[in-house]
Amino acid sequence: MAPPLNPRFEAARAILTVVRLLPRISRPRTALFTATTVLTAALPLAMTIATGLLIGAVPAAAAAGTGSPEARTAYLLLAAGAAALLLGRLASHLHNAVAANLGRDLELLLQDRLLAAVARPVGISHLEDDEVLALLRIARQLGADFIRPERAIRGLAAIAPEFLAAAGASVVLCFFNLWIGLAWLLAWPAIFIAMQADYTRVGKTAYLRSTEMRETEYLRDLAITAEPAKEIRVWGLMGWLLDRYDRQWTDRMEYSARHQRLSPRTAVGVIATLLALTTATALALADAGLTGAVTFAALAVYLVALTTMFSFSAFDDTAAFLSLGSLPVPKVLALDDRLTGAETAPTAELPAAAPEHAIRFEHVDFAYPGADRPVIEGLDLEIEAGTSLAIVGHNGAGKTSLVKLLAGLYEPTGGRITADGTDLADVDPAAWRTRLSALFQDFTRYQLTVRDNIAFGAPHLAADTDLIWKACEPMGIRALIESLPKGLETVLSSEYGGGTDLSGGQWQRIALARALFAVQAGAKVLILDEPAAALDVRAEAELYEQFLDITAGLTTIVISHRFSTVRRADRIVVLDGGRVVEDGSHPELMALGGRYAEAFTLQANRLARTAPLESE
Ligand SMILES: Nc1ncnc2c1ncn2[C@@H]1O[C@H](COP(=O)(O)OP(=O)(O)OP(=O)(O)O)[C@@H](O)[C@H]1O
Repeated sequence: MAPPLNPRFEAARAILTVVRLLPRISRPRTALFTATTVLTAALPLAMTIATGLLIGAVPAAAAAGTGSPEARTAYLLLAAGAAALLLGRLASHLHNAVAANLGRDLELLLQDRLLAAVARPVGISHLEDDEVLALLRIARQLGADFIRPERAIRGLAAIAPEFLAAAGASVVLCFFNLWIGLAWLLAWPAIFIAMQADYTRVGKTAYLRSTEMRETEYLRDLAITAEPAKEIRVWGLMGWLLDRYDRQWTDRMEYSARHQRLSPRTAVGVIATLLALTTATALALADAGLTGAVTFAALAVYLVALTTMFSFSAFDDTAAFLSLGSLPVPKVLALDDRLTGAETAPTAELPAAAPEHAIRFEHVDFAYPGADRPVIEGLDLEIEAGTSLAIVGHNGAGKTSLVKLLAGLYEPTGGRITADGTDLADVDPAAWRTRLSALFQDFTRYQLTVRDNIAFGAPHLAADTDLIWKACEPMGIRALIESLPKGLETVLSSEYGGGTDLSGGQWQRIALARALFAVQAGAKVLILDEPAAALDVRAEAELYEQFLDITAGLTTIVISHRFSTVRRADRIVVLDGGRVVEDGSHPELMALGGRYAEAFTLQANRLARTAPLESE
């Protein structure tokens, strides 16, 4: 990992990144922003100078009388001051409006980049990577109040003109005394940089404990979301949960509070510098006025210039928002770059009909990101195209991991997986996935319409109602769907008006219909991970009869603990510790008398005892 940046540069880098993004949002609006920044700074200064000169011109104009050239000069100065005041106000309104507009679009741009970045990798391992999750959490806080990038733009909008005005006032003071003017000219940037560095340090404490905050937020979400609500109430967990959440939250907030104070060194340094400079300037001006070294008018201009200095808010909320709001911006861009860099361009193309011959796992190893032990080790497995394969094995044997590799959700850490001889690592994963239909054990229950829940298997065919019914019929859910208030358009969630929830078995049939819909759309490889776990024995048997017809000719991979399902497959492999330990048809494995035969006999005996009950 790159060494952490000096916070001084980190603040500057984040602010510069924001500034560099502005033209990408809109060049004309950035030009307008720049112009109004200069005008908002210059016009009050012009007014200050005109006022000073006017004060100086009034005694002469009064003495010379109206109509005199001196009076005309005074009127001109008055008009110029008034115009500068008016235009300054207008420029400032325009400036704030453009800033708000740019700020809103900056957040939109970052949200888009974030979503695109997270959606880009074809696998899902990045969603389990601590560093990505930390960045994601930070980036997701784009909507949180105090670190919103939109605030950075508002901060920039307020500070840039004030900074220019202070710089202009310093230049004015150079005419009085070069050294005093130069001292002010250097002091402001130094104060600004010191304060921004400190704000950045303060802001970072809010992010530092990102993983811990994720844990805290997880506890909160457990308490307030519907999915875990059943268990939390049944087990009486709410008190424990809220207590733990309270403790964690308080701990973390106390830590943040301790680290979210401005450094006394910076504060004392800034105040001492300003005090010394102001005192020196005021004393020098008083002396010059009293000794007549400067005219009355010039003295007025210099005094106004000195007060203008303090319109620069180097140390208020606006200044803090500039660095706090800028902080997440490079992080979102870094996430985008990181996830972009992870992808490699495909170098091989699969023939349209592939897999026609076989899918092969060739000495495949796999360990989950961050895990120290592989779940699959030296796996060799050939799956003949057009046949059905059942994978069995005890819990944690690596069955789901194997099909996740086949679906390209993770990449093998060793060896390769091929389809008709082509390494899947070289193939465009999207093109490979159009040939796959997969139903995972923890399939998703989309809180969307029945149509969406089924059509997600092939979204481009969502409007084809006949095809949707064709996928529903073998699953025995047509009557159920027709009985719902809005049929296929019923939302499957009781959290929405007119919506409804389903039983576990009904949800599983919907998910199976989704897998079938993908097959109807042209998928050639069907992966079913515990497809009938929520179905009763009779329903499962009926379903399989149907499925065998529908899936004839497809390459089907079924993971199941139910041997009534497994025995129907053309071939069965027993997985243990990520390796194939038995391989053959049902009769072959029974004849072998190994683990499969033992487990089958055990389940068959148990089933024989409970079957009358289950078939009631
Ligand atoms: N996302 C993950 N990150 C880290 N380890 C994981 C992850 N998913 C699974 N594992 C681990 O990988 C091993 C194999 O899990 P896998 O889900 O492949 O087993 P399985 O054979 O399908 O088990 P089951 O029959 O219980 O579904 C387990 O030890 C599990 O703890």
